[in-house]
Amino acid sequence: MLAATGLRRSYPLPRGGEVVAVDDVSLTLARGRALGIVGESGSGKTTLARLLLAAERPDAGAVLLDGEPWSAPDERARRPRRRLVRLVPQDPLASADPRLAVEALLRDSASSAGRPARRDALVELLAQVRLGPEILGRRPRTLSGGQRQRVAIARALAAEPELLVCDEPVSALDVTVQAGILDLLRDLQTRRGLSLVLISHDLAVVRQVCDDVVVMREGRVVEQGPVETVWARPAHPFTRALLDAGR
Ligand SMILES: Nc1ncnc2c1ncn2[C@@H]1O[C@H](COP(=O)(O)OP(=O)(O)OP(=O)(O)O)[C@@H](O)[C@H]1O
Repeated sequence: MLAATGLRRSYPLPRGGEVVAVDDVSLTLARGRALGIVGESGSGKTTLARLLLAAERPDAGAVLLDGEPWSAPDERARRPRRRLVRLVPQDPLASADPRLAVEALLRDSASSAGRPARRDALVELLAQVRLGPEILGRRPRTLSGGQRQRVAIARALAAEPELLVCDEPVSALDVTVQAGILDLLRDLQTRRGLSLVLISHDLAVVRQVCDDVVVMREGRVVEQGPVETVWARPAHPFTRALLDAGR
């Protein structure tokens, strides 16, 4: 479904020079599979996600979505397929208008993708993320962290995307709430045939949801493969250190 080859993205530093956030990264994601991107803070995970979402343009390399150029310079060529891909950002709902209730947030997301936004469809959507209909009338700020993350996932799903990218979906949540969100993501992915990219600094989190993993360090991929193989037999010393830190 998604193929990236030789992606590079650098940013200028204020006093000259540049930081290479993503450096020669190649990866593939098959339809209906879940790919984890793991690495420490500053390793380039969010930048890579933005490149995969075509929210940012690479300096070099390309992303193909269903075999077609996705990170193309021509925005018009991309627009018809933009709704197929949705992001659940690191700080969900932070940019949402605080006056809006959950119902309006879900409705806006659905209608922006030309999807039906009847109340019963929204109630059904909330049920999919294991929330009751009473949440529709609530404002995000009055919800718990776990409820907000579920609403953020529902908001992305309202557009009926084929690919969901989740940036650190559980890092702000305590462990028991984390387990519920990860289980939900896995369930949505298998039941809806959703393709998923999950970004985390924690390989144990990725392992609960993903089939494959890409390990990043300083913008580069140091290791990639089936998550169980990487977990059981990490080939790179950095992956071993990452594993030890999480255990
Ligand atoms: N818009 C930007 N302008 C300048 N530098 C940036 C920008 N975005 C990212 N960077 C730099 O690129 C590098 C990679 O950042 P990125 O946010 O992709 O890492 P990350 O692995 O997602 O980190 P974290 O887990 O802390 O979110 C960092 O050195 C960061 O400072």
